Amino acid sequence: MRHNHFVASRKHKLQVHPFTYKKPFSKTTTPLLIICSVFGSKTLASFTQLASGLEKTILRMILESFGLEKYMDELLDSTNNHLRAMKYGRPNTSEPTLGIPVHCDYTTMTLLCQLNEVQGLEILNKNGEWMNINPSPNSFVVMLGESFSIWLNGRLSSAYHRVMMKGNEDRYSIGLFAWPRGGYLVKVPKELVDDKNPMLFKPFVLEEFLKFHSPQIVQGATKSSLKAYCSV
Ligand SMILES: O=C(O)CCC(=O)C(=O)O
Ligand SMILES: [Fe+2]
Repeated sequence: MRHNHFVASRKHKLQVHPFTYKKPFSKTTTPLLIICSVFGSKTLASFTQLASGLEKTILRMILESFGLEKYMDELLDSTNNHLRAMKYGRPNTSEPTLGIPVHCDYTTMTLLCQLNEVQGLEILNKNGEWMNINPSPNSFVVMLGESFSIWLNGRLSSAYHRVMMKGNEDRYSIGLFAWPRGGYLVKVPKELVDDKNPMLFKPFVLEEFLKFHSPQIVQGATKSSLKAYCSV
């Protein structure tokens, strides 16, 4: 499946990058123009602004809950936001069909918004059951990414998720993916390490890891390769 990829700079200027997952998960491709003409580039720009504001608020809340607010500026400065609009082609069958295979995002944080009311996002809960996520219109699904989970020394986890499609309607979603900036060393802060909480992960540069791993999707993966890569 080909996804069109809008990259939003911190000043919310939109550039467009084609983005192709390695395996063809769906027969259809997404003409970027469909998404632009349905939602409008102004809408995308204001979406980015809103979503990155929300991302900051959530980041601050998480840092405050661990007494780590002094790291807020460093984390913001070391983050790049990518906006990506996605179309999942209708499978035209009532059999659940894979839209995106199970994975965790390697991001710091991901904000997802389903653009039409076609459901499909599923999250694996702690009991190993898949839960349908049916967000109400105009709401975001917020997912902690692996990079942040590692930075937090595993205090919070990132969720495995996938997209399953059925029926005869296409699904559109849009995501704001906050990535550690190229070259930034993701390092567990000293405040999260003590006798009871040993350091679980070595510092890592995501860019280095991504030279050898697919940027996002690992089909069938249920073990994080990023965590394995940097675990102590
Ligand atoms: O489209 C969605 O709801 C999920 C997309 C997703 O998980 C991803 O692109 O990493
Ligand atoms: Fe994802």
